[in-house]
Amino acid sequence: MALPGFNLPGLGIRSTSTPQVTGTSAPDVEQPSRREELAPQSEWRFEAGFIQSYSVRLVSGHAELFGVELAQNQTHNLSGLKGAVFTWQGCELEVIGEAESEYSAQETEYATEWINLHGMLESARDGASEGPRVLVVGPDSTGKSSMVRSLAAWAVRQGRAPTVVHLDPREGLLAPPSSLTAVTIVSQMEVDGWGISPMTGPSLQPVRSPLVYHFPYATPSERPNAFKAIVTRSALTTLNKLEEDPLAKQSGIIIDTPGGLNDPKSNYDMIHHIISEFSINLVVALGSERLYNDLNRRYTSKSPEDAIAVLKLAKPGGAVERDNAYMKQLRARQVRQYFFGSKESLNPHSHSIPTNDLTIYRAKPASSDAALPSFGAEDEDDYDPAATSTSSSNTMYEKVAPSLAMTGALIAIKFCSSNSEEATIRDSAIMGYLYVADVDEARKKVRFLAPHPQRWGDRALVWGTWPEAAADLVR
Ligand SMILES: Nc1ncnc2c1ncn2[C@@H]1O[C@H](COP(=O)(O)OP(=O)(O)OP(=O)(O)O)[C@@H](O)[C@H]1O
Repeated sequence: MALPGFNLPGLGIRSTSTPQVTGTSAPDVEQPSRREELAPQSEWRFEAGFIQSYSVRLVSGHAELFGVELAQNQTHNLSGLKGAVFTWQGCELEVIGEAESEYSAQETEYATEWINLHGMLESARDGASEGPRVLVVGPDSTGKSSMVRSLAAWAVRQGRAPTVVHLDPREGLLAPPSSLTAVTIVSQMEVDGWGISPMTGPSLQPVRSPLVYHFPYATPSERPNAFKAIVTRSALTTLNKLEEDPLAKQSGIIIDTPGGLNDPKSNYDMIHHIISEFSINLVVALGSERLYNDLNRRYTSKSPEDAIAVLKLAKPGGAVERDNAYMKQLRARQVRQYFFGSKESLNPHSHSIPTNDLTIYRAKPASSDAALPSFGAEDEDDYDPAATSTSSSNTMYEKVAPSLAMTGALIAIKFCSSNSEEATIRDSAIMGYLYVADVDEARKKVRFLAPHPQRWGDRALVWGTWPEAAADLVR
């Protein structure tokens, strides 16, 4: 059966494998530039703002940004990014523009740990029909996403096709925030992102069609059971998909998680759920001794055939916190790039639709039913992914008439019909997103921006509480 794909016109993903020019650009205006010599196994750490132009060019030697190699003499725009250009053998960089912070660092033991882990995963892949299934957990800002990206990039460089599962709704992967994405990476990624983070130009086709689910809340703890149900569905579909693709199956899965799952009070309920649904066989705990010890105790005490390896790795010295203001800008940029592409190269299509022709479900804020035995707040024992609660008042969605309050919101188009049951709507993958450009209450019309000219037919539309409205997408 063909699996649903996701429309990503703004994200540098194309339906053909025609190679494009790599994601590079020259800085717009004359910027101060300087040369930096990096010693072997050191890195250039930077925190670049969204407004100022900031880019690097590899002049000589070899360097990579979280596993993705920099090509020599190409300028990579890094504005709005925080990260590190790392070199194993030493290199010379040209740095152009101003960053909020930048320095070269020698304390990079984390890179050796990560490459050793990569070597371990490669050994597990060699000759196996089914590759390793790795879950990366840890508190916020401990380098989880950077490590997942590095492991995936190194695997691709060795001809593998790893599947990355991204379970953090705060930040999109190949999709706007509120997306939970599973994607098999088949060719090298952008130096400066997966395809949605700040990119500076057209790109090689980096991935196959991602499978995207919609979790319109900032953290899984707002709707734990909905999150678990979506994880269950995503795991089923992802694992089925791997059965059709021997290379992807052999390459294995790497799962990135939000820091909020590191929650001893819940007895790590959601981590256990992911481990069980994806049949994880290696857990990497980053930056938390306690988490490592708790998981290690639980999983290594099992019988040898059921044992799950748990590894502890330190937080990289360069990993930094990203404050609310930064994350808000990042989300706005991800939403904008979905519709307009990097460098504003796309024109979204406008659809003006009578309100009577629309069926829109509002994903209710979790706080709105806090006093009730909520859809997302039961004990683990009560958890039933097939459960639906349309008959009670504590539903996750409610049908709403379009109103001015929707202006600027993202609307997910689900792969299910508009009159589906709540659990079906919740668990359906999504075709893509619409942006509410304008609601004309007097003329009873809503104007949407969509990446495609085609209408979406009779699909359930979901207006989430997350991310926040992007007010300035159209003027
Ligand atoms: N070695 C490094 N040098 C400089 N910056 C780094 C380094 N490692 C990670 N970072 C940056 O630190 C920030 C936090 O890292 P990352 O996103 O990988 O952590 P995380 O654990 O996934 O965080 P969260 O759980 O909040 O999503 C990111 O902006 C990342 O690019």
